[in-house]
Amino acid sequence: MIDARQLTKKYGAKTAVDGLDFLVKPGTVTGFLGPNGAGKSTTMRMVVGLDSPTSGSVTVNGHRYAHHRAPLQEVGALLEAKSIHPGRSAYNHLRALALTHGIPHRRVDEVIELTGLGSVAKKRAGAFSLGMGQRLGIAAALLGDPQTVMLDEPVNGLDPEGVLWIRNLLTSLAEEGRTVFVSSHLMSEVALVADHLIVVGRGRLLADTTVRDLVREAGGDTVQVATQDPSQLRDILAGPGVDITGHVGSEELRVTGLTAREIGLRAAKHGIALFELSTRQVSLEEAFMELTREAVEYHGSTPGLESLGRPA
Ligand SMILES: Nc1ncnc2c1ncn2[C@@H]1O[C@H](COP(=O)(O)OP(=O)(O)OP(=O)(O)O)[C@@H](O)[C@H]1O
Repeated sequence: MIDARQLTKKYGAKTAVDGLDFLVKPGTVTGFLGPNGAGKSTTMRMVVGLDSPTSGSVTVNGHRYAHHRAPLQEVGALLEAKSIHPGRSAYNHLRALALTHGIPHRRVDEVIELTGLGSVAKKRAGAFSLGMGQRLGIAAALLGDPQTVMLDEPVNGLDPEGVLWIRNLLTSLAEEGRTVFVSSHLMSEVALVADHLIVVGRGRLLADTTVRDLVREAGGDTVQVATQDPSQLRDILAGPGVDITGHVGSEELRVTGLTAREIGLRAAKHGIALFELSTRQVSLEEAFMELTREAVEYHGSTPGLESLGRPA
């Protein structure tokens, strides 16, 4: 369990993390999302004591990281900055870590096996590809068999096989009852593994929600329907929680608040012929961009996002 309370970090005049309150619970994967510069890495660094809060606090299983007697056994972290000696082999790197943290030697072989590093474990870490480096970082994070695992942008630069591997690993760690906290700036990636989401922008909490609720709040799925007399169809579909839009002179309507099945059945009951009946699922990436729009530090021009969830 990670518990942040009014967590704040200032670098001079810059407030990187601004009064964050959140709880990361065990047994599930929690995604930590936000655009570049939102404060995700700074928050994670504070969780493992690499940075200290200007005010507020963050604890792991009720204690600050520095107060744990065996921190590596409590929380394992993969952070962006790597501190691996390039001349050292993966095996020796892990062995040294294990030795200095009182972790049994056999655990080194276990994490090498778990992360698929067997064939390269004796090679210099400096010659590792990005993907192998990530695996080594994850092996180090898992070395202490920690109850809490925290990974900062773990899929950055990985090939599809590596991405799939990380997804399966995160899911199985959560299934074992561990607390899994994983950051990303890509909603689509996080939505595949996370049930819970903590979304930040400019250091502030924007949402503490589930993937399902985020979709619902973004307007839910839209059904596109076409018929000869759209105003007649409008009348029979109208009701509380139903939103219908369409252009004058067009046979198409877009409906939220009803499923395609419900629309089809109502139209049939009233003898209305439909030419089209299709569901457009709300894009999580769009929902995320809508949520963080105000918080993005540098805007490019992104036309077409104005109509999210509420098509004209
Ligand atoms: N050591 C530092 N000194 C000054 N400013 C910093 C420092 N570390 C981070 N910042 C600033 O704090 C803000 C948050 O940065 P942080 O790296 O935590 O964001 P992030 O969400 O992890 O972004 P990214 O996805 O780009 O890694 C940024 O504006 C960054 O420039």
